Amino acid sequence: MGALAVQTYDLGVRFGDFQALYGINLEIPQGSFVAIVGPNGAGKSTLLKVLLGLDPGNLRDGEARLVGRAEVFGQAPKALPASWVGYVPQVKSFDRSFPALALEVVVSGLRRAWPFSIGPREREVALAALAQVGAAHLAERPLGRLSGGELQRVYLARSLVRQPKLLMLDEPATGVDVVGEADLYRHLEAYQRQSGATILMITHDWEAASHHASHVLLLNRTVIAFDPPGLALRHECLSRAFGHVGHAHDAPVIR
Ligand SMILES: Nc1ncnc2c1ncn2[C@@H]1O[C@H](COP(=O)(O)OP(=O)(O)OP(=O)(O)O)[C@@H](O)[C@H]1O
Repeated sequence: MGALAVQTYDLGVRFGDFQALYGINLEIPQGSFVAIVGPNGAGKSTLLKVLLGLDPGNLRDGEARLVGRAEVFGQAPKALPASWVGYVPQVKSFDRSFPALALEVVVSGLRRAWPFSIGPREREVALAALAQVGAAHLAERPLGRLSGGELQRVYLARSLVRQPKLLMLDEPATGVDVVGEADLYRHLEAYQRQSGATILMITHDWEAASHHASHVLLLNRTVIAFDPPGLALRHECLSRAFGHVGHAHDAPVIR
């Protein structure tokens, strides 16, 4: 196997008495596009938080205990240079009332502090990142005047501005229309072609995942499957992850 972007060794996360993740052993090759799929509460966001080097319990009360180990590019996530990893949080966690322009949000991805004044070089780099996701025209727009899909693009530009080697996205297509979702995949694939980056993306859209991802990580507190989409999304794997999967609203099942 080639070089790995992510490797985990019997990784587990416990919140108080609740075992959110257990026995996670993963080897994710560099350059792969991984769709992370699983039911609500399966531990998808928790896994991304661990890979980001965040305390998985930092968003809510409760004691979080991590067992096992995760490595990103052979290092502990917390030890990685910040520029190696990009992250796009769930759109519902964005605060649109914050009085900022799209350009400022993107520049904030270049710095650790809020950019009260933006230098010409930063402006150029941020505009290029916005252009990369088809959003250059939004640069001077206040966040409060962006649609969900536009806001998503601005945060995608923010995550790309430092050209990360690993890009993690938490349900980026939620609340985005079909055209917006197709655009999102187009931008991600273009970035991946240009940079060779590894992409991990949580999604509830199995069908899109099966078209775009190189691998699907089917998760339900532990790894149900980590395989190319055609294998991971087989009926038996989906049944193990989701229980009953024959409902009319479910995405088509790949057998
Ligand atoms: N800080 C915390 N304290 C206590 N329990 C938590 C905490 N964070 C997450 N959990 C629990 O851990 C489980 C996994 O949560 P997580 O957000 O990782 O799931 P998910 O697969 O991303 O779900 P969804 O698809 O609904 O976003 C859930 O049951 C959740 O309630």
